[in-house]
Amino acid sequence: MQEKVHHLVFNHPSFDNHEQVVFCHDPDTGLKAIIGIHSTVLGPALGGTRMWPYEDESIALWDVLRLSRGMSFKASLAGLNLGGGKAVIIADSRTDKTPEMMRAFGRYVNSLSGRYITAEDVGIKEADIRYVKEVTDYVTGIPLEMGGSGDPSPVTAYGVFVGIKAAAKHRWGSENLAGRKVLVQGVGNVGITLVEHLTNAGAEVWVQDVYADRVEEAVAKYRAKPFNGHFAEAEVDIYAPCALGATLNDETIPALRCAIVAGAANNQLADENRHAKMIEERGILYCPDFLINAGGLINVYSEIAKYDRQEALRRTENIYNTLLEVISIAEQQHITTHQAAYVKAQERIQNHKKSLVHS
Ligand SMILES: NC(=O)c1ccc[n+]([C@@H]2O[C@H](COP(=O)([O-])OP(=O)(O)OC[C@H]3O[C@@H](n4cnc5c(N)ncnc54)[C@H](O)[C@@H]3O)[C@@H](O)[C@H]2O)c1
Repeated sequence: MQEKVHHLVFNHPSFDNHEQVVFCHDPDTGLKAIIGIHSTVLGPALGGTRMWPYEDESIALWDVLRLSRGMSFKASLAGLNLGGGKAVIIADSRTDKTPEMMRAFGRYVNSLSGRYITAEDVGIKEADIRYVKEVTDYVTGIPLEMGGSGDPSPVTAYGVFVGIKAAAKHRWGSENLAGRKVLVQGVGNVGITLVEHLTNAGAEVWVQDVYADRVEEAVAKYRAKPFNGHFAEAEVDIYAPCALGATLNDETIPALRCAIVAGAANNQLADENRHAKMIEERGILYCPDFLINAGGLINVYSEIAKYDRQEALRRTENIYNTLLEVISIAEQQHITTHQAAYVKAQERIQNHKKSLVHS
């Protein structure tokens, strides 16, 4: 008899009522991808595609389910008429990626007829999105010269920066970051622009990345300092996770020496409720990732909603007020900032669902 396998898809701990999960395979190009559509209640499920050499496909599935669910809450909190979705491609972006693979992926996106709309994420750049655009219109973050809004990561970085200022205002009574010590973990598309904003604001910035060339660029361009120790032990005011998720976990939280965690990475909390509580108990202010990293989504949404860059930046600046509101709800209701953001996001989705039923 076949051994019973747990946690396939429907009973996966991160499944959380996903509407659709699509496994894509194209042997000719080596494409292996998973598209997660968590919710289309507020609109089409929009979320970027991540390319990463996952050790095995169960980790890729875990990642895509958590990411697409997070997109539902991100869109809802940002007030966008979008659902939540995300895709992962199991491959190494530095060695495996080809135009043919990106086109094959685009054909899968196209087959979903607009239920899922893709964009950039880790390992996927604007140049790759061009190939996807050749075969489907269900793609955003397309280059400016092709009529799109371009790479969303500078706007994501701006939103995180605005969020950091709001967190500083709450924590220290002033949003002035001059002299504040910040560790930016991951100096990729988002991280490098965040370093620029922080440096311009007078912060002392440390950087860390698995690729030496990324660190060298941050040092050369912005006089950032390389940080070589374990990130959790960095004696900084602010830890800004801008690499991959789950860096806040049982091992790292007790070691943290910062006062604020605020970064772009999705799913920073390995176990969202338990670890949000652990951080709060340590007296550290956690800025919910899906709230402060919404700038990129707001920017790519401009391609659908037809607003301009200035409007995207204005909407992104609203992250400041939303974060302060969420912190205030958390304090009043004695819940974590993560829970407060989650409840606020769910409220809008549930209200919209009810209005659909009654209309
Ligand atoms: N690009 C966007 O607009 C956007 C929007 C919202 C959220 N995010 C999230 O922000 C994060 C960064 O996105 P990006 O577009 O800058 O990706 P990226 O691939 O350009 O950069 C990620 C960087 O992190 C580095 N990295 C990976 N593991 C690391 C580790 N253990 N320690 C240190 N560095 C490590 C990588 O080498 C890379 O340089 C991701 O979690 C992404 O999901 C991005």
